[in-house]
Amino acid sequence: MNMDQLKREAAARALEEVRDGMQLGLGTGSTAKHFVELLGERVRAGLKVIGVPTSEATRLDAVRCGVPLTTLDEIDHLDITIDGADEIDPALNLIKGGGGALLREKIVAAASDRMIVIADDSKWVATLGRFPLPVEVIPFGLGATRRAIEKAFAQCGVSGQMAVRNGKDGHVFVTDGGHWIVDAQLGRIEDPAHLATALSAIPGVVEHGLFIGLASSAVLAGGEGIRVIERRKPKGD
Ligand SMILES: O=C(CO)[C@H](O)[C@H](O)COP(=O)(O)O
Repeated sequence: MNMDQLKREAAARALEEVRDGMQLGLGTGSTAKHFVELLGERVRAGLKVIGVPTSEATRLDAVRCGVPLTTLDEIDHLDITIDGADEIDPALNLIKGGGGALLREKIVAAASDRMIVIADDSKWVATLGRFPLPVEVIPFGLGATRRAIEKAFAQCGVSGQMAVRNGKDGHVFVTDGGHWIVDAQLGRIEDPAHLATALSAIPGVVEHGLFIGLASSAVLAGGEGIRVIERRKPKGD
């Protein structure tokens, strides 16, 4: 099975958790796209659900697949968010934002009773940090924000090159919220919760790709089959 088939397998397993009447957060990326497509098949067969997309790309996919959509202004909570990740550690802390949708992804995950992460098992790591950490920033005052980020890294015992992300067209990548992303090559993040708190305190940082204590479970598809890992503590504890 190739990686794309594994992603679809993980998406199909997560779909088994969806029940009639649920309000769903719809993630972003190639794995989440499989979920939206499979969900669309079930909707066309009569399943009644409503979704909140985490990006314009996912909104378009959901419309194409016939999944009814709403917003977090119209409903007061979500039952489950199903989303991919760039890295997942054994505590189910995540790095997300490879697709640039981390801000909306985190808002939607935080508004959900449960977050199910779907991925091929190459995303499973002992320690976060090999994948460059995305930090979403306001373009104004970027120099000052970068210096503050470097200081936060030093306080948390990490360091590494930072680069403003470019899009496929070679121009600066602009998020759905109109911000930029700085990717930081940190290698190893020994204390992701500490780093998450330090980054969140910086003016000019809109959001970062560390998702701490948000994922309830992870569905990992690999050559040996599917593994479901539950987070030990319930969300909110
Ligand atoms: O965080 C994300 C987008 O912002 C994605 O979930 C993450 O990049 C994983 O993507 P893929 O499923 O394509 O590997």
